[in-house]
Amino acid sequence: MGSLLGDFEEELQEVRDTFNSGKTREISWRKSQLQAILSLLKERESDIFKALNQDLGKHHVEAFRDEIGTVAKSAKYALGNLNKWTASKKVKLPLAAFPSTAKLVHEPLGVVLIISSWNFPFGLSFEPIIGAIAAGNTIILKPSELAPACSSVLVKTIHDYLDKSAIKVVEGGASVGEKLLQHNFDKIFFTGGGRVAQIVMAAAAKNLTPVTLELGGKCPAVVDFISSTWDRKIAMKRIIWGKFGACGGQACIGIDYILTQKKFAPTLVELLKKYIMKSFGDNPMESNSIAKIINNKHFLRLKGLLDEPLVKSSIVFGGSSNEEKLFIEPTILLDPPLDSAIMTEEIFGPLLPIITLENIEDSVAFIRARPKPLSVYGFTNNEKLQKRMISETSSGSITFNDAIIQYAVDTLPFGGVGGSGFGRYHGKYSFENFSHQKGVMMRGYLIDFGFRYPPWNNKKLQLLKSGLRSLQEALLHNSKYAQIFLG
Ligand SMILES: NC(=O)C1=CN([C@@H]2O[C@H](COP(=O)(O)OP(=O)(O)OC[C@H]3O[C@@H](n4cnc5c(N)ncnc54)[C@H](O)[C@@H]3O)[C@@H](O)[C@H]2O)C=CC1
Ligand SMILES: CCCCCC(=O)O
Repeated sequence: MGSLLGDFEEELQEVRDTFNSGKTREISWRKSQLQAILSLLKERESDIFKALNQDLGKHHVEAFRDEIGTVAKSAKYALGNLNKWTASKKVKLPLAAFPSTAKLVHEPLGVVLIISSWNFPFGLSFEPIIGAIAAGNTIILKPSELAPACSSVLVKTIHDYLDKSAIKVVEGGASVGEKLLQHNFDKIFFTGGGRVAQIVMAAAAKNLTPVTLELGGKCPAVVDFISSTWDRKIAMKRIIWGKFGACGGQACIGIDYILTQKKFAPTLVELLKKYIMKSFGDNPMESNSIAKIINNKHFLRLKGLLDEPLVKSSIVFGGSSNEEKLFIEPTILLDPPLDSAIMTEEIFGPLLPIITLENIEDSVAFIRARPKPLSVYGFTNNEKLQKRMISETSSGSITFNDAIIQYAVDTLPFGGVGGSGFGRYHGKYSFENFSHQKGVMMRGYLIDFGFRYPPWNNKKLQLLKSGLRSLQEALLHNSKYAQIFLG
């Protein structure tokens, strides 16, 4: 069997050489690349719109909202904060280190592999690229083969606008991904599903390569009608957006299912129907406002979820589909069996199960009993319930009275926990994700403590025990030194 290492050897060597040249450590280089991303997004907007429509049927307004606009926001945020992020930071020191100074510096990790997904092909490629560039790394990007038009535009535009000696795009699917994983990277940033994440981690283990896994899961939305001091109209629009509005429900932080009080379920169904019709009209397939299913395999997978007998009978709205157009209309289900695939597997499509509970507080136990989701949502103003959801459930993030919007907040970390992944990015978290935080300590020779060295005796033990205390007293009487240690 031929060596896999022959594949991409040249590309890897070039980006490794570029990193070793030190060019990407220059702040001016990093800023130039972030500016280039902004130019790319602006000047190739129509190409991006066309590719997202071709692969996913995304309307260009949705494409701008979720991908171009969001990425531009992130690139501008990184540009605006890069000097602050990269500046070294003095740190306070314990008495035992007297006299010293110390600081924290961020250094780039080196050559980074980014493997991204198909549902937000530009957003999920450029968000980590922005972090990797901001931190001074060189990059190999492998976008998903399931969005081929987007993958092609990524190759062309990144090689046209960014420094090709430092950032390269390699197209392909599993076989290309596995060949890339044979190489030694300084960081692997993976967005995708758990099965492939295990392959990535196994490959990374061979070189002890640090990995970030951005995975998925079943994100619940607790809809509490009892405390309905919230605006029902706004809440319904946000729930519908959270389920159907981002890539047609094919979003890792999209609402997967709803938990609500049993007695309010009929009200909730009617409200959801009303606002689905307001959002997508009488014939959503013709609305040009909801993305199509990515391919026939996922279309049949979603149809399979609906075709389970007791699931089919739980459909209370929607359920129709068009295989030729890869379209499934927004569908609501009421209490499908909890052991059915639609309630045990990540749906990743426009199907919305509503699970009813006698008491909304039971939603906490329901969520806790399942794998940790990427996001939890709570449409409630019941503070006690909010506190319990925050403290008694675990998820990548938790958002009250909205959905998905947390993705656009640069000051909050984005990432999973448990089965939904580990590592976090966005904003400064992206910079830190692709940096090594190095401690730098400068010692002096003014004072040395003999009791730190052998030969050992009990006197040294006493000094170790009391010496630092007496030093502290001495220092506290001398404000110049105390200032160093006590800040
Ligand atoms: N946390 C997040 O930000 C996101 C998570 N996801 C999750 O990703 C999943 C769906 O995305 P998919 O792209 O279908 O996932 P996937 O895991 O099938 O593919 C992800 C990437 O891995 C590559 N790949 C596939 N097999 C590989 C192998 N053997 N070796 C190396 N690379 C390989 C693919 O080409 C693609 O680029 C869902 O579970 C979803 O929740 C999707 C988008 C965002
Ligand atoms: C617009 C938000 C996209 C987040 C990535 C995802 O949910 O797959």
